[in-house]
Amino acid sequence: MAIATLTPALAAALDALPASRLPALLCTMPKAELHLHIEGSLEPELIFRLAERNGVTLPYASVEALRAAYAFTDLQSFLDIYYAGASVLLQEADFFDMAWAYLEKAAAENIVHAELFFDPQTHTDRGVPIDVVIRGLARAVERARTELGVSAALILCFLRHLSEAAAFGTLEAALPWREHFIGVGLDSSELGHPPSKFERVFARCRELGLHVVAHAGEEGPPAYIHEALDLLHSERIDHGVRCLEDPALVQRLAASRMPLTVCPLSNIKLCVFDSLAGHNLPALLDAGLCAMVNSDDPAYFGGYLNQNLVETFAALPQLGARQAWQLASNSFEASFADAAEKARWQARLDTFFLTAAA
Ligand code: HPA
Ligand SMILES: [Zn+2]
Repeated sequence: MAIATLTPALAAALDALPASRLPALLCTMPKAELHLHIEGSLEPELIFRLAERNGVTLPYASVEALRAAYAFTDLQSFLDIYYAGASVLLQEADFFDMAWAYLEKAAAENIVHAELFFDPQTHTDRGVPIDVVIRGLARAVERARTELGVSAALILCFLRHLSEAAAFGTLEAALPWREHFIGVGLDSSELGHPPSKFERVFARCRELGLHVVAHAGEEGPPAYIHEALDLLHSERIDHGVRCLEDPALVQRLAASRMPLTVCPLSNIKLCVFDSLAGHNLPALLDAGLCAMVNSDDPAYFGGYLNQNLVETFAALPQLGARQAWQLASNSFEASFADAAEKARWQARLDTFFLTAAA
């Protein structure tokens, strides 16, 4: 069930807002971000600062040289550089600094709630203890609540190019810090690593009361989305943009209000779509899907959440104030926050648009 109601007064307010005001409204409206890999928020400047602090030698001479290497042809070409960038993360303070930088940015972008993916195996496989990772991230999440007024939570992701046994090992190692993460996800190389590979470990996670989400239908076929739903019982589909190739799947996703965490700039940088003008976000919304906009790996893909929104709306003139409101509403509905909190954010959003149009 959708949590938001487009009342006649709200519809009139949204329809009265001229397109010229959209960029500012997109940036200032309250919203949630649900698809953000914290390692993908590591900016080149911070990579170099942490490399120096930790005595790590990078295979790039400068920030500019590193940034120049950010020319991707597909998901794997990005992941190779993304894992290399994460190699500077060694101490608890590094994980804190990375997450804090993102959360400060989120506060400045009027993100009231953020659910952050992290990839423990990227770090434990380099010898970094999992408690160093989780403690650093959790400290930033806690401080964001008290100092920034941003509600944030962590979602532990399993790397799907590794084995299910490795995922079980990671889950076991993380359980002493269970209170610091609300769920698990599935990321990394999608093609050739279907959700079915992780059916048993996801079942265990659900038994433990963890939320479960999975990347599916970014590069992978609609069949991977079916698997994520049927075998993993995923509560959201991360990306999911290829669902439109399967009309029966679209009907199923719409009927169940299954959220799709769409990431437009990521899709362009990884060549999932040729251009933002050709992105299927308007079609997803027209189909009644619970889609919202997210930044995925903002340090690598050319922009944080507000830039994703502004650039996407600029490229797709069929997106207007009604869609802005719908995307933010969907972001709250799809979050793992409690119902009372969602209702408060939704009321704030409705008031924001009513006031803007008054
Ligand atoms: O967009 C992504 N897809 C899959 N894995 C990832 N890990 C970081 N970003 C991504
Ligand atoms: Zn992602």
